[in-house]
Amino acid sequence: MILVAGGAGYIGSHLVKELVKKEKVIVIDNLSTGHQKMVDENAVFVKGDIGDKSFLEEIFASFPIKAVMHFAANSLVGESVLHPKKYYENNVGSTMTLLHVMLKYGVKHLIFSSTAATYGIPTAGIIDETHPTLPITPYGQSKLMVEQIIQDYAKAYDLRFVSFRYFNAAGAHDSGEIGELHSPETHLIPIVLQHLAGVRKKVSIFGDDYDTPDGTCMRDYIHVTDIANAHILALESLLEGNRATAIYNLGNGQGYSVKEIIETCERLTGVKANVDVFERRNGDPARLVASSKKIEQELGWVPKRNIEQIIVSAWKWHQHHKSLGTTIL
Ligand SMILES: NC(=O)c1ccc[n+]([C@@H]2O[C@H](COP(=O)([O-])OP(=O)(O)OC[C@H]3O[C@@H](n4cnc5c(N)ncnc54)[C@H](O)[C@@H]3O)[C@@H](O)[C@H]2O)c1
Ligand SMILES: O=c1ccn([C@@H]2O[C@H](COP(=O)(O)OP(=O)(O)O[C@H]3O[C@H](CO)[C@H](O)[C@H](O)[C@H]3O)[C@@H](O)[C@H]2O)c(=O)[nH]1
Repeated sequence: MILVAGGAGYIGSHLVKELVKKEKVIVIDNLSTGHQKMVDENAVFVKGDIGDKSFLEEIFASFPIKAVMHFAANSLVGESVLHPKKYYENNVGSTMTLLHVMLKYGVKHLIFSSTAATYGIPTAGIIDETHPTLPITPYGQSKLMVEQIIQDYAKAYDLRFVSFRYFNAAGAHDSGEIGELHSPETHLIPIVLQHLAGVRKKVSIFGDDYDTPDGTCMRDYIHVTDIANAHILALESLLEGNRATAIYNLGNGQGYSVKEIIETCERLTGVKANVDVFERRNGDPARLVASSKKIEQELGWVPKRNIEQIIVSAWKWHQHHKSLGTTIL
């Protein structure tokens, strides 16, 4: 059985929808930002917090867990600058408890959700895993600290892990049944689509004076199902005892500016956006674009969906969700 911590969240719920086709799955989630209705009905769901040692011990004693996928965290870059305590306590402190219980119960396989925010301000146009890690926010720092803890545990306690540095997760499941649902929503693509769907008055661009071709920040958007598939490949590799420990970027290798994203959303939906320019947001590097060559070479992962497919899938989810009404989840 695979334990998915944070499996009721955006990325975790998409992973679970794919993973249940291959493995028995138990999801634990405190529902602080996730939604139980996003969890596939073929997975076991238990509400609880990964910082709660006795809760975890009960779970590990009751289920035959052979690997952990760890998505549970707070992940808003701007919020982490204002409330670092929340980020270090949950992202680092609670992860320590999860690792403690994993080791106690002899569970030696871990897949961890890290982030491009570990790189800080990039010194290269395309970032590979050898790029220096100098995070500029408590969020990025908290994820880097966990990466380092995991690497030390791997050396000392034979923990086998993959840490994935996701770039910007986006899009929704092909079924249209689940998608991104954060409250408040802070991510660019869902904000633009909510506006175009008529549930938000306008879109604000956070700064148009960056050192990029059109002055707005560039990001590498990667479809959430492509991320899910990378997890499944990594899990298979870990369970087969192949590559024991690794850090991999997950991105498409192409950067899109905030303005380009807004224009692409307008083109694909046929709706014109009402846009204004606001001040820069705390902790935003100008450009974050991945090289994912390492995982391509080592595990054969290549992303299958481009920016248009990402936006179309997210739009389908927004239409579906709107038709269900906002109180359904
Ligand atoms: N969304 C992105 O673009 C992105 C990019 C890079 C990295 N990440 C990382 O990927 C992971 C998932 O991100 P997401 O966008 O799905 O976020 P999310 O907020 O939708 O999901 C996180 C889930 O973890 C749960 N959770 C949080 N703290 C918990 C705790 N102490 N105990 C139990 N459950 C807890 C939440 O309720 C939620 O369901 C996070 O670790 C995030 O840092 C996300
Ligand atoms: O209303 C908005 C929302 C966002 N943006 C801009 O759009 C870009 C993308 O912002 P998102 O909030 O969608 O994503 P982030 O790049 O801030 O962060 C995401 O990717 C990071 C890694 O790249 C982290 O891992 C983080 O967890 C994850 O949320 C940024 O330049 C942001 O300033 C706007 O201009 N207006």
